[in-house]
Amino acid sequence: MALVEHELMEDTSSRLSEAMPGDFLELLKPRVMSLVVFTAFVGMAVAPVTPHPLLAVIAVLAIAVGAGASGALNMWYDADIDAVMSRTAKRPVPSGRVTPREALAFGLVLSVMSVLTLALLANLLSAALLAFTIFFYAVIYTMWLKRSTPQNIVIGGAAGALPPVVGWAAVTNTVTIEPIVLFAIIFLWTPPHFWALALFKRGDYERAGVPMLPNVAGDANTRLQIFIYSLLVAVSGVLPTVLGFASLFYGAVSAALGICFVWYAWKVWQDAGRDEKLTAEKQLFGFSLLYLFAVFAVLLVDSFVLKIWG
Ligand code: HEM
Ligand SMILES: CC(C)=CCC/C(C)=C/CC/C(C)=C/COP(=O)(O)OP(=O)(O)O
Repeated sequence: MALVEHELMEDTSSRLSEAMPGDFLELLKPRVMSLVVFTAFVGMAVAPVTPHPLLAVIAVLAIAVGAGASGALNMWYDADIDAVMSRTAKRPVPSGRVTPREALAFGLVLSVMSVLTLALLANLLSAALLAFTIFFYAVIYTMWLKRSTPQNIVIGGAAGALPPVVGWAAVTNTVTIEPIVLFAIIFLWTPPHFWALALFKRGDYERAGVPMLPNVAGDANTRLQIFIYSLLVAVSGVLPTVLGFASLFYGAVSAALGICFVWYAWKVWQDAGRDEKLTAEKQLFGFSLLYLFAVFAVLLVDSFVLKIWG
C-alpha cells in the first residue's frame, strides 16, 4: 500500500515528456539568438586575422549552441513568470510540452558542449568568455537581477553585448579596443530595445511581478531614459570610424541610422500617453532590431572591403 502511495506521489517532472524536436528548438530562442549569433560572427569577421574556415564555422556554431543553451536555462528558471505573461505562456515549459528537468538538462549539456568545443578547438580565452556570458545571462540576469531591480536590463545587457567579444577572441586569442567598442554599442542599445517593448507589454510584467522600469519608475521616466540611451547609441555607433577601424562610409551610414534611432526615441518621449495603440513604442522596438542588424552588417562589408583594398 505504501509503495502504491509513493508511486502515486512520485514527482511527475522526472518522467520524460512527449516533447517534439521543435519544442527543444524553441527552448533555444532561435529568433532572438539569430541576431546575437550574427553579432558574434561580425566580431570574428572584423578581426585582423584570417582564421582557418573550419575554425570559423566551428566557433560560430559553438557560440550559437551556447547562446541557445542560455535561452533554455532562462526558460527553465522563468517557467513560473512565463506562464502568466501572454507573450510567453505558450512556451514549451509553461505549456507542459517539455518538463522542467528536460529543459534544465538540455541547457546544461549544451552549455558544457559549447564551452568545451571552444576550449578544445579555438582557445581558452574565448571558452572562458562564452562560459561567463552563459553564466551572466542564465544566473546573474535571469535568477537574480530580472526579479529584483528595474536596472535588470541595463546590467543584464552585458551578457547580450559579449558575443562579438567572444567571436573576436575565438580567432585572435585577445580582447582589444575593437571588440570592446562593439560590446559598448550593444550594451547601450539594449535598454531602448527592451524598454520600448516593456512599455507596450507593461501589463504582462505587472501580472508576473517583474520590476521592469515602466512598472517601477513610471512611464515618463522610462521614455526619458530611452531617449538618453538612444543618444548614447548614436554616438557609440560611429566610434569604429572615430577610432580608425572602420571607414568614413561606415561612419556616415551608422550616423544616419543613429539619427533615425534618436528620432524614433524622440517620438516615444514626445508621444507619451497620446496614442493608445502605442505605435511609436512598437516602431522603436522594430527599428532597434533593424538598427543593430544594419550597423553590424555595414561593419562586416566595410571590414571585408578594407581587408581587400586597405
Ligand atoms: C538583456 C538583454 C535583452 C533583453 C532583456 C531582451 C528582451 C527581448 C524580448 C523580451 C523580446 C521579445 C521576445 C519575444 O517576442 O518572445 C526581444 C526580442 C528580440 N530581441 Fe531582445 N533582448 C535583449 C538583448 C538582445 C540582444 C543582445 C539581441 C541581439 C543582438 C536581441 C535581439 C532580439 C531580436 C532579434 C528580437 C525579435 C525576436 C522575434 O522577432 O521574435 N535582444 N528581446
Ligand atoms: C553567447 C550567449 C550566451 C549569448 C546570450 C545572449 C543574451 C544574453 C541574449 C539575451 C537576449 C534575450 C532573449 C533576452 C530576453 O530577456 P528575458 O529572458 O527577460 O525575456 P523573455 O521574457 O522573452 O524570456
